[in-house]
Amino acid sequence: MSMRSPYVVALTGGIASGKSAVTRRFEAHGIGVYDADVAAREVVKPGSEGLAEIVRHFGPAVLDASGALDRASMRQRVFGDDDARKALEAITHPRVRQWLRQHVEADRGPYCMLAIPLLVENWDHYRWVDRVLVVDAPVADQLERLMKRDNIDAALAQRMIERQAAREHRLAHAHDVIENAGDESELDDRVERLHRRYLALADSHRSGG
Ligand SMILES: Nc1ncnc2c1ncn2[C@@H]1O[C@H](COP(=O)(O)OP(=O)(O)OP(=O)(O)O)[C@@H](O)[C@H]1O
Repeated sequence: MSMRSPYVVALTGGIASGKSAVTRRFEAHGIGVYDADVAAREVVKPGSEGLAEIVRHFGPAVLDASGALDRASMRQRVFGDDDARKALEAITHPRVRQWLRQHVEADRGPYCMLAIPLLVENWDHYRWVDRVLVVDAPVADQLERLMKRDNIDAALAQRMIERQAAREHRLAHAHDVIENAGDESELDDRVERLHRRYLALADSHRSGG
């Protein structure tokens, strides 16, 4: 019996570009989607080695009454403190990557997908993926969705967008781009086309092509 390495598509996109709207549709096709945001919560959940490490470094003040990580006070603790932020990331990031790896290895689908919002910002760690899919939306659409969804003003939404890699930088990494301008229902066909392409690519990947 030969070992098979799963075919891995990494999905990324700017904030409020519609990543979740897209991954939901791949999941509806039966594809396993593993999300770095979910991983980031899992690796510091109560009882985890990650949380113990955080408490050793930052002290118990970052826990809430139930013993879970208090995200608000953790955010405050690292806000504007680069050393603290780096220390936190040194604890969480490797664990996030390991969590994603484990889920990829356990996946038994024709291919699987990693949803990684900051993929291009952390590209050195993800060069091993087989394919990069970028969800692309015009900045004006991102702004509008972000303001509406998070109930924030244009200036804050603009700053949140600017904190991330530029759209052009992200697109430079893309094998495939899914346009998410206009109506969300248009995504159905676009995802179905990509799904068929990935099934074919995964097939030739398996046969060593
Ligand atoms: N084509 C579209 N037309 C209208 N609204 C959309 C469209 N795509 C997504 N939205 C809406 O915009 C918001 C952001 O979409 P979504 O949550 O999928 O983005 P995301 O990239 O996953 O966001 P984040 O980066 O914050 O995780 C949601 O409220 C969603 O319903």
